[in-house]
Amino acid sequence: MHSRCLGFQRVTTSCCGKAGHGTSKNRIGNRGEDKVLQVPIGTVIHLQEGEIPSQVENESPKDLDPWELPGSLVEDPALEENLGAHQETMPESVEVDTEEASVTRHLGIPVEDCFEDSDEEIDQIRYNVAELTQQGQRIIIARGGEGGLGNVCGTRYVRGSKFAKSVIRQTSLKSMEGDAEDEEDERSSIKAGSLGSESVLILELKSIADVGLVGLPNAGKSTLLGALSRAKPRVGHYAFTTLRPNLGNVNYDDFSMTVADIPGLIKGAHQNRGLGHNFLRHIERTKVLAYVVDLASGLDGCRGVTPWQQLRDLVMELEFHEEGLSDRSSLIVANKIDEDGAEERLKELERRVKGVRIFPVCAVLEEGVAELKDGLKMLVDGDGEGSERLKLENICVD
Ligand SMILES: Nc1nc2c(ncn2[C@@H]2O[C@H](COP(=O)(O)OP(=O)(O)OP(=O)(O)O)[C@@H](O)[C@H]2O)c(=O)[nH]1
Repeated sequence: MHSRCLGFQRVTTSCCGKAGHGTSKNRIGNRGEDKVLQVPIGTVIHLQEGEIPSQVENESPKDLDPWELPGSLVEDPALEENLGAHQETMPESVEVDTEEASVTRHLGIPVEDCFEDSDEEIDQIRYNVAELTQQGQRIIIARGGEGGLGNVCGTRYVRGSKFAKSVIRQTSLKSMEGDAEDEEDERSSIKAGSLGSESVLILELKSIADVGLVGLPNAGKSTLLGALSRAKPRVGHYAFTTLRPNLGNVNYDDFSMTVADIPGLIKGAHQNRGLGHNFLRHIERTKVLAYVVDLASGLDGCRGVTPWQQLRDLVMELEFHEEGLSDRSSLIVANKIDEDGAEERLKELERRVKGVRIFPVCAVLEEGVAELKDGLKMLVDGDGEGSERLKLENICVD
């Protein structure tokens, strides 16, 4: 398996071990042993080479953290390099990617380094051939080799089952009905097991959560997730404490929802700055957005971005990544209301931003969290029609 980066992995797999050879006394060789690759929920499969995957029965779910890729996952070192680049300014014009461009861009940072293959091979990728959206869901991505046929009584198998027929067709026995007694012929009629098929896949991890907490680094998203749910994400006073999304369950008497704390967003994320695409793609599948802003940012003469500018940057990044990404039910969490000067900031935020509800919160002290939970429930439970969206034209930054 080749690991490229969190979110996208290119996988070459021959799904099963080689099948066993047929043996004397009419024994069919064993099927090759299954090779099982576990992936997190939300994995989308793009096919570069091989058969279209086929669905099989669901298995009983295993306790897998949906965010963890089992096995060794090598994070892309290019990401770490990018972490320092978050002060960059936005370009004046941005091209909207096609899906193909998006996937190859995700895969290659730059494309040539990640994909040693030619453009022609990239052209052959079939996108979104399968999706794993449920616990225990299984699909076959490559077929195992068929066991070799034993000698003597090939004909009995032909009469017996479909399986035997297909095996016989594939192995093209030359003299199935011939001299069963002839020992030499018996030996020559023993067939080798065949190799399993091979597929080259690109696995893309997209998350599925009811609510995505989006905000600049240090806005307090992880702290808020801990206050909303029993999740215990890492909290730090430095940016990018959260390197991959944390997920929490928010429970009500008659209802529950999943909330994802999505790693800190920065200007230029759509160009893969900071954690870039690695979190933007998680937002694609969240139903509701909760924009978390730091009310205290830039107060007391410290460097920082005003809450209204934070919101503008966030919406722009989402839209640059994918047009319409911000067009979903939203609310604003005005965090750190406990800080000096934050109340005045809140009033100004309410003057400058229209169209969505604003919930003042102190995540560390869990103040305002109950009201926020009610607000989130209304959006998640509703059908989304007519609910509030944060639009650029409704944010006044001047
Ligand atoms: N005063 C105050 N500080 C807070 C509040 N919420 C969070 N913080 C602090 O803000 C800092 C950042 O909090 P995090 O929860 O790690 O922020 P984050 O948005 O998850 O940060 P990233 O992981 O960089 O995305 C920590 O030092 C928190 O203790 C709050 O309501 N009031």
